[in-house]
Amino acid sequence: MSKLLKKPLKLALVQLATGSDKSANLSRARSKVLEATSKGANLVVLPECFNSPYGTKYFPKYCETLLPSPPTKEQSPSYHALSELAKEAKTYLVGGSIPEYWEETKKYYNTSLTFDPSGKLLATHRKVHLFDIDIPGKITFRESEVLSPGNKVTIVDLPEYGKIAVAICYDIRFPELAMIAARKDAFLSLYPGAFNMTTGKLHWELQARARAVDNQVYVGLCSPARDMEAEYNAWGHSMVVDPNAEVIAELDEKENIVYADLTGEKIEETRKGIPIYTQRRFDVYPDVSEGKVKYEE
Ligand SMILES: NC(=O)CC(=O)C(=O)O
Repeated sequence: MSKLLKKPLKLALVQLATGSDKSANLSRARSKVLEATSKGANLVVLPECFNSPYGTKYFPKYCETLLPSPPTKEQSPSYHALSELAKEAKTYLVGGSIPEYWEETKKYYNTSLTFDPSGKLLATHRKVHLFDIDIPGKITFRESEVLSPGNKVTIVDLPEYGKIAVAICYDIRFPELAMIAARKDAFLSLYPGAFNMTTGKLHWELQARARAVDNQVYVGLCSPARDMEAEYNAWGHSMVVDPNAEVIAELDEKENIVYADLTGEKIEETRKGIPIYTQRRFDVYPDVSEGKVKYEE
């Protein structure tokens, strides 16, 4: 039995077509998650901002209150929809992300909630690295105009399987998060994310494969479906990459679900063949997962 992934796991990434109607987004997410579990998925992932359009002006309009936890149904219909869905579908569910407002600090966050098959909240990840970019003539985006960043690495223990890391979209560009999680024995790094028509083509697959090859772990990227009528055009191409950095499952830009069977043996085999895990030179450079890392399991 593999130490990292105790038994095979079927991962499903739901590339959801999202729109401006929150309750329609929630009910579409429900039917897609139930479809995924009817095909045997044990862990289902939704995209970044799955309950709202993606854009800074939408955060205040669509935000929900998550703290103190658990929120009431009025404070967070999405929290309750996800919790009930995880229980109904009997699955681990990474609820993409939703816009969050925290009354105490008067701040907005881009926040991901992970539930277990009994509907219990396992983890909350607030996007740590805000998407602030400016590529002249292509795309300018400043999440920091509205959002505040989270401040921790999120590692979630799925007791029958092992540990996974959850981060959001732009977080993937900072290899430290995935590296820290892998050193803490995560077998999979998951990123609900919405790259766009400029950066998607350039870096979506590259980032996924890079995080996988650096750490010899599985990586999953879950995008919304592309909507050319929306202000922000998501790249799509939700994908699963294996520990050897091969893309083992990928969608195009349309709404669909992509599945992959993950095994501990694949991780062991990859690490045996190219044993960077035992060849690291912490005498030359420090282990980034030690010291003052803020992480939560
Ligand atoms: N939307 C994001 O957070 C990130 C993105 O599109 C990119 O890194 O490119």
